[in-house]
Amino acid sequence: MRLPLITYQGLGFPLVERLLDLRTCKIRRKQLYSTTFTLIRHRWMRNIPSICAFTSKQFSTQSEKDKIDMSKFPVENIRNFSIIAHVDHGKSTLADRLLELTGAIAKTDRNKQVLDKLQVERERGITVKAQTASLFYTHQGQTYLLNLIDTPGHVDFSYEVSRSISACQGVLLIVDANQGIQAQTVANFYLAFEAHLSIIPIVNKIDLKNADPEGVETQIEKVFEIPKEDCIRISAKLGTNVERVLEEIVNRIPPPKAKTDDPFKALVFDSTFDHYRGVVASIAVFGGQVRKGDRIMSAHLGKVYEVNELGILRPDEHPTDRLLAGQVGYMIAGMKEVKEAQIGDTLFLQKHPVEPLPGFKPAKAMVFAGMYPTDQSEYNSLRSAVERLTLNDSSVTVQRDSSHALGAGWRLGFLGLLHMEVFNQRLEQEYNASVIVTTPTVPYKAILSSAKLIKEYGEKEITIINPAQFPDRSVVSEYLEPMVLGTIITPDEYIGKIMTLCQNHRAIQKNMLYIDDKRVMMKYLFPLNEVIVDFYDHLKSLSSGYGSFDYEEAGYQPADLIKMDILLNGKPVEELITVVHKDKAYSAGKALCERLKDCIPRQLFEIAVQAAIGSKIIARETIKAYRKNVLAKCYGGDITRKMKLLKKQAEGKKKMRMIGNVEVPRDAFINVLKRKDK
Ligand SMILES: Nc1nc2c(ncn2[C@@H]2O[C@H](COP(=O)(O)OP(=O)(O)OP(=O)(O)O)[C@@H](O)[C@H]2O)c(=O)[nH]1
Repeated sequence: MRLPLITYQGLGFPLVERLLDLRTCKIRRKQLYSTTFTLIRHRWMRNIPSICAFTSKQFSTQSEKDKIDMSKFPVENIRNFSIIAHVDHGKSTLADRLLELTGAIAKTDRNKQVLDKLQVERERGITVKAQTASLFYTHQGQTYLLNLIDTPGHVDFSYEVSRSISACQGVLLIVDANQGIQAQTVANFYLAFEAHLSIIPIVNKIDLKNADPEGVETQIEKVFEIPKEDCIRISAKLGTNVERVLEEIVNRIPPPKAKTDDPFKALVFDSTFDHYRGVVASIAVFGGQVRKGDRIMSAHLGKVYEVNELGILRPDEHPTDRLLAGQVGYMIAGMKEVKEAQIGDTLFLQKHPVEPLPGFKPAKAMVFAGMYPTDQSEYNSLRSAVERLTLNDSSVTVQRDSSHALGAGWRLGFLGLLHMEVFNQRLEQEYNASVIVTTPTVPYKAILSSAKLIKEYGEKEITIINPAQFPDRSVVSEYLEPMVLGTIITPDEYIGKIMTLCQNHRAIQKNMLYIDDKRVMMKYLFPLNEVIVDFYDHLKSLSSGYGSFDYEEAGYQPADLIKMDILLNGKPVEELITVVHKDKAYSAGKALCERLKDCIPRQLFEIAVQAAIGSKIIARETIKAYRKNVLAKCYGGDITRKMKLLKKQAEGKKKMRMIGNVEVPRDAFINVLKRKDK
């Protein structure tokens, strides 16, 4: 208790009194600490009045918490909806306005994308995690409970959208009045449409000078067959017409079909790991009710837990005594292990078993990469960080892996490159982990022709997620590569350039449709490998930023693939093996050799960096010989100083990885693998 007491000093009497109040309220120590840290942060900003406002809000919320009676909200007065749209069309901004209008947060200029809570979301300005908030809205004398889920817009996080949709009966489909329908608008529309949800089209950003709400409504009618009159024009930024959105949510979205008389049944649609409280599960109650103290069971593991805490998010956690049919909230039930809280699991009362809900279709990883701790002694801590983060992001697949150069690690599967980058950034920021990520690859398939290998694998068709295990042509009758159906939406003046770009990426055109008099939607079949790295960047720059792109899985097709080795003075480097299409082998080999040349320091002898296909060398770079004389700056003959420098040099060598007789600094080696640059 020492730390909070020290921080009381200088904060003024009213605050001390409040903190003491807080203690008599039997608030948990952890909350007291976190409150105090927040106070310190506020004090840092030298804003004492705001501290008092903050604390009074905290404590009034505390007393208010016990007041919410969830039974006040019968199923007919509940609306569960998601906000979906293309990237940057204003989902999080509209969520802010809805939170303000319903009093969940105060109206201030500082409320910007409050549901984007993660550091990575704030830094990148994008939503990567769906977030829930419960709003109370009074309409024609009735109080409604509106459960809002703000979702990400980027294609790599579409799994979050599809999961959120499972807890909803309706969606707000937002379209930017300036940009019109974009590729992810189409993809997200179909997710909601196929789930038979009520769709409320919203034309946002009508305050912009170039806004064309009329034109955008025509597009909505043409592409989605939704009558123009159903669209609501708003400016989420200025709050124009947002009140009407609330009314239409109540009028157009049906209440959930759940019944309070049924036995309790809830779907776990998201989970996070809290260091102090264990697993915090987001649940949608599909029937019955659950109270604090109830003994519940998980359908997945069959384990029994006691419910310690229940509540709703407003958007911060707000404990309640129970959750009833149709409601969405969080639950803490003493689950300490990450594997205990499977997303898609069904929870029910121990005494009243029920038929489990269908759960979720597992996400299909599109991109795989090896991940290793920078220092092997951190393996265990990294393992627990990866486990906890994958609990919160169930679309990541994990398999153990090991490599000569990088030690023990994992092979992780992601939905795309941005997803992979965000996952790494979250590992670093939220778990303080330092990792090495290897060259990403897509999952190839091979049809084996060798009876011996078929016996070994137990099947004829195998999937390869590690290029080092790519089987040789001599034992394979056919290689297959994953394909995707890409949707491109662009102003028609860029069609020619985009067609050439697609051809260069081995794409085949499937169809083309004008969505209004100047914008066109094109569908192309692409090899996945051709779109994951830099296709979108090229498309953006060719179309002056106006083109948008989205893709969905489209099975596998035969392809002429080959394994490319990288050699250092004739010795192969296992971690740099890549699988490439035969037509692209030369350019890929050349690029990799050039990058490696820049990453390896010159040594006492010449080093040949080569790309090889089988025994054939297809590209080569040479690193010239050089000797770093560490004693060069050491004038005079002080032997102890010389010894010190030589010792330091020897220590530096420990950080080297020997490939044949070539020393490759671990960092340099990693930099090549990271493939950050093109
Ligand atoms: N002028 C104007 N700008 C808006 C409006 N609504 C949102 N914006 C701006 O558009 C940008 C993107 O808004 P967000 O709310 O983050 O968009 P989003 O759809 O949540 O973005 P992602 O989560 O990354 O997909 C921000 O700079 C907002 O300030 C609006 O009505 N008018």
